[in-house]
Amino acid sequence: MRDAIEKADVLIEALGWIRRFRNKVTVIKLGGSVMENPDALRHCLIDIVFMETVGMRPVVIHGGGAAISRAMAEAKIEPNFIQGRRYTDDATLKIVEEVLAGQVCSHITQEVEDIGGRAMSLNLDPQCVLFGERMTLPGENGEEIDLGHVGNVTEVDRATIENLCYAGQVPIIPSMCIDKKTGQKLNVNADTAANAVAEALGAEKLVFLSDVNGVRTDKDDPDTLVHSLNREKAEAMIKSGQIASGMIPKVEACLETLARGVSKIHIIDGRLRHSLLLEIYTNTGVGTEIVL
Ligand SMILES: Nc1ncnc2c1ncn2[C@@H]1O[C@H](COP(=O)(O)OP(=O)(O)O)[C@@H](O)[C@H]1O
Ligand SMILES: CC(=O)N[C@@H](CCC(=O)OP(=O)(O)O)C(=O)O
Repeated sequence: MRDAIEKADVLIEALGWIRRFRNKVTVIKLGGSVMENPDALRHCLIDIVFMETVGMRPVVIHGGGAAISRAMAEAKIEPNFIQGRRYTDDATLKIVEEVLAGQVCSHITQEVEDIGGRAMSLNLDPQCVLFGERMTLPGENGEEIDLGHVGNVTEVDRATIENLCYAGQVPIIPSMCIDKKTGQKLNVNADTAANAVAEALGAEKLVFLSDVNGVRTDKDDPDTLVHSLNREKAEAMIKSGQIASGMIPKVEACLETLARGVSKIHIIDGRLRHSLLLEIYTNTGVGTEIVL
């Protein structure tokens, strides 16, 4: 009896948070790294189904970088990353589409359904909600670095995503877009895609589920977690090399999105059980909060 009363107490404690986030959109980016761990992925999806059930509106954007690299190795193609982005030629794009819009998107959608939620995959065919254009990166001497079929999201089909949320479905979006002018499919860094969607939807929160507990001053030491990261500190850490690889586009995109109105952005460890619920339904929060 005592146990049951304690459980009811916990539910009541969450009531204030549930009310606060009711009907508010939270964009959740599922990183390829956390998806490498099936148990962690399942628990993240259970939390997402919980959120939807209590009236929040979760929208999922996923990557799958590790799975793409594995498929490339099988095809004997060497991955080439430039400033955290994958150089994408024709053969690589074919693999990216098969893995992201095909396997990963279907897998997540099916898992949500298996857990008892309702999900809709918004992969490129037949339903695409992300549109964009080819991008380049600035080189050290001001020259443009070509990335092949890599794009930036410039337009989001907000109505389709919101209609699904209102209908109680969780939209599952892979990090690819279509160039409306040319019809060309483009590979998009999943962190920048998540930021574009959060901004377009005016999301209350954007949460990155990764395989690290947040941004660290020593990337290999979890005890060096930075709880709150502002622009000045982030830029210094990128320059010094403390923030490296996939963390560079993640942090850069977060800073841009904050400047455009999404109020809360967090990078948390998707392998920590219920990290998503802890982030949303407790005062203390977990991981790194990015602030301006
Ligand atoms: N300063 C840092 N703090 C934490 N992780 C870092 C840092 N710099 C680089 N990383 C790397 O960034 C990775 C997370 O980014 P990424 O590979 O894009 O993962 P995800 O698939 O979750 O988006 C970590 O696994 C870590 O190796
Ligand atoms: C252009 C670019 O780099 N695209 C990424 C898309 C997937 C991704 O970002 O996945 P994670 O979130 O797991 O890193 C890639 O090809 O790996």
